Amino acid sequence: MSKREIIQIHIGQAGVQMASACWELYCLEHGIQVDGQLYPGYDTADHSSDTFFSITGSGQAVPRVVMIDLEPTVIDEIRTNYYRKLFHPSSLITGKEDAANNYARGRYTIGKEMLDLALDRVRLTADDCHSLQGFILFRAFGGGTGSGFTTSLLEGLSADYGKKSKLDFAVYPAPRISPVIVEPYNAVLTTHGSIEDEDVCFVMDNEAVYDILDRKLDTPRPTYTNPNRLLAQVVSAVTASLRFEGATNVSLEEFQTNLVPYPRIHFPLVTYAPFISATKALHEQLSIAQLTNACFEPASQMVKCDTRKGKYMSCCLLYRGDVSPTDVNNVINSIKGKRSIQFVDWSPTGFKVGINYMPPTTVPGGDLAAVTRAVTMLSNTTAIREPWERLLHKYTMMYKKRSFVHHYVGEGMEENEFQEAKEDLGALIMDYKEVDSG
Ligand SMILES: Nc1nc2c(ncn2[C@@H]2O[C@H](COP(=O)(O)OP(=O)(O)OP(=O)(O)O)[C@@H](O)[C@H]2O)c(=O)[nH]1
Repeated sequence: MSKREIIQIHIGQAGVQMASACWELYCLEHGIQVDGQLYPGYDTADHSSDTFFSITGSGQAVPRVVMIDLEPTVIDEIRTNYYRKLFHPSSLITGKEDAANNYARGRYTIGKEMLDLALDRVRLTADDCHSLQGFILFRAFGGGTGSGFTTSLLEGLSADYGKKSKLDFAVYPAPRISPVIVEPYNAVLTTHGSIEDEDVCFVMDNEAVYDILDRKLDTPRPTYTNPNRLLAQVVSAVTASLRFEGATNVSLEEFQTNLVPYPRIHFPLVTYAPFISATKALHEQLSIAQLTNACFEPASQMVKCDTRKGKYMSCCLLYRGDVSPTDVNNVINSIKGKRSIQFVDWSPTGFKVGINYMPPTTVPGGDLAAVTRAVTMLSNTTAIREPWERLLHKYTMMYKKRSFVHHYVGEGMEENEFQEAKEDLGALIMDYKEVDSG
């Protein structure tokens, strides 16, 4: 049976660089070579690749993807690198000038000129699908393109595709290391502008991921390729059930239903296990209990926050590989007894489990060792309030002094959007507080 399709949209430098990591992995998972041809011996009869690729009459696999950047250099690399034959040239859209780290430029001026082109390309890609399930977007909150252009694009997708799912994988401003001074502005403005238009937003802060790379994966000096490859494993896990067979394969909609109790509370914390390097893999045992317990440790989180200070509303555990449902049930029962893991009163047993037989695929030269099983946990916890508070604090400090505001107003943004965004984020934090105390 053919699978329901997903279109991936990569926006701005971070979004496009994440594309390289994601499509490298999907190609390996589906037996597709760098030029889009199938490896000898692979066939498409199981339709597992249909979700992400369309297969042409001549057997060429073409990613269902649109990449957009307001300036050309990052996408030019894709046009000339190893994977240059894989992507449909028209799916790679570039402008001439970047958004200069400015949300307003990505949304109202430079970005606006490219919006129709991007939506037209998405339409063409969607027309090639039998039963489009939805969209996955990749971007950084801190960039002008990632914040501003994505906000407009999400609005356009809602207008054109109504209720089709829109999932967002976003690089979140890291607490200490930030290459963009106005990141808090861009992040808060885009959150305000897109909160109604996206269904789930998975945030990842580079600092948390760099710590994982340093402490667990023996990679103290990473480039962006390293965090991007880890993120690709998470995206692969989230979408594995749409592509491969499993014991309790759970659809994307089902996960969304279980993860998001209120529409605005849609920022799950992502944890993954095992983060294990090839040199250590031989010496460690990876029982289901160890893997699952690791998901509740701060060192496995992709955003820095203290989950012991919050309450869980739901936990989706997505296992891959050699995993028995009985073992999973046993470990969940033991977790429910732990006092350090608190659930809200109205969702005392909020675990949703998916098991997919396909083990994770290892990328040659990547940081993660080959393993027979792994788990990704998506948890909706009120502890995520902490990074929002941190961000809003920085935003408020800058906005009090009206620093940098003229750059935004100069690109056609009304100044009251700053105030509205601040209030909206304050309301989101209050929503989490209410869940916590309720
Ligand atoms: N994980 C990860 N983060 C990245 C990558 N590239 C940039 N970032 C982060 O993204 C934020 C900046 O956003 P960019 O994607 O570079 O900017 P943009 O969306 O292209 O916007 P403009 O440059 O303003 O047009 C910073 O927090 C960077 O640390 C990447 O490849 N991977």
